Amino acid sequence: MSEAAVAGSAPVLVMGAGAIGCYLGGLLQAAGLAVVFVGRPRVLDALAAHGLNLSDRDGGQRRLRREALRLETSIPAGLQPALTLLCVKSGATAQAAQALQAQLPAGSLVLSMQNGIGNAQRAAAVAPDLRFLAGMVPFNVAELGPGHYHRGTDGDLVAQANAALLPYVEHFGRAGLRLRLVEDMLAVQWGKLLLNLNNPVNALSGLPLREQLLQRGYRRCLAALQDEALALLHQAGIKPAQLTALAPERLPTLLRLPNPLFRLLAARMLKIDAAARSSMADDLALQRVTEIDMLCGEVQRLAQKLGRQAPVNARIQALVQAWPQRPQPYSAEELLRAIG
Ligand SMILES: NC(=O)C1=CN([C@@H]2O[C@H](COP(=O)(O)OP(=O)(O)OC[C@H]3O[C@@H](n4cnc5c(N)ncnc54)[C@H](OP(=O)(O)O)[C@@H]3O)[C@@H](O)[C@H]2O)C=CC1
Ligand SMILES: CC(C)(CO)C(=O)C(=O)O
Repeated sequence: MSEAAVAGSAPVLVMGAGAIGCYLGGLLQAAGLAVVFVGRPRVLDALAAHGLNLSDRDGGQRRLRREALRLETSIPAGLQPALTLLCVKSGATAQAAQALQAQLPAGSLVLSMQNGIGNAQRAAAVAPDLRFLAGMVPFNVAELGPGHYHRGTDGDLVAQANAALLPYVEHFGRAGLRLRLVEDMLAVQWGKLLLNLNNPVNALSGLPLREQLLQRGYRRCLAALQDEALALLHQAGIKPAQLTALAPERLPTLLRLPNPLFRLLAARMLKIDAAARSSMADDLALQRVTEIDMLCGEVQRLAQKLGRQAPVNARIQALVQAWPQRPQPYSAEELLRAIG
């Protein structure tokens, strides 16, 4: 299909123009798709002033002029997107889904690109006329400056297998985004959630991701969180998907290794740009509600279902929620002690 033909077809709607929405939407537009960005003035004003500048750790660069961007603070009346990418943080899912339900034609396809297990279902509960599918973004995107979004790690996008998404495998591919469709999306989401258990550790450390992962004390915190979650997943009969070079069950052992060995064996995992921080670190920095309840809270809900508890996840959740009262980074030793 020619770029002109793609651009002339129904647009992709980015619902929640932030780090992920701007990065994915920007690359799709650069590949010839029409894209509408719905977001908040903080981001839209920066895009209107500077255009959209995308970069990645492989040296890729894309620039979209500000005049080429369709920026909206709410969903334009009558819009009929071919695909909507739901890119708000989890706390905003219900409100965003209600807005989509109010504006989009029944049956419209919405792909959640959010972390956590239940966003697509939560959205569907308040927007029953739309078709929600779960997706997963493996890589980090950081806002390096006004209108500048940078991918600082690697990985393939994954989405729930569905015939309606088949044309997008090609569109995303042309945009430089590999999209894999899988049957067992729950396994992928749990596999990602295990990795996202580093989000609170990273946010509370106050350090960039790579620097934090290079400290064994912080890695031991992550290993403890993962051990707890893995034991519960095992009991529940859920096999998390492998999203790194190592099977999920083996990650805690790797994380606990002394620094020199870890550096050697986790070389692939450490391919992280110096500026990359978890999305939860961004939330703490901007004093926003975090997604902690969709990560550690999900582990605790699984424990509850099994008649068990998840005290390590509960403790770190409490620390994140208490951050506004003590907005100071934790050293690795402090954090280890605090989560027990
Ligand atoms: N950043 C990353 O590296 C990664 C993020 N993810 C996941 O992707 C999802 C999005 O994260 P991220 O891009 O970092 O989040 P951001 O906070 O950067 O972007 C979301 C944007 O959507 C805006 N927004 C919220 N509600 C609405 C609404 N109703 N209408 C329009 N705009 C709205 C937010 O504004 P406001 O802040 O004012 O509410 C914010 O600007 C999360 O679930 C995250 O966990 C997954 C992998 C990596
Ligand atoms: C990519 C990763 C795992 C770490 O940046 C993430 O999902 C996040 O920051 O929320």
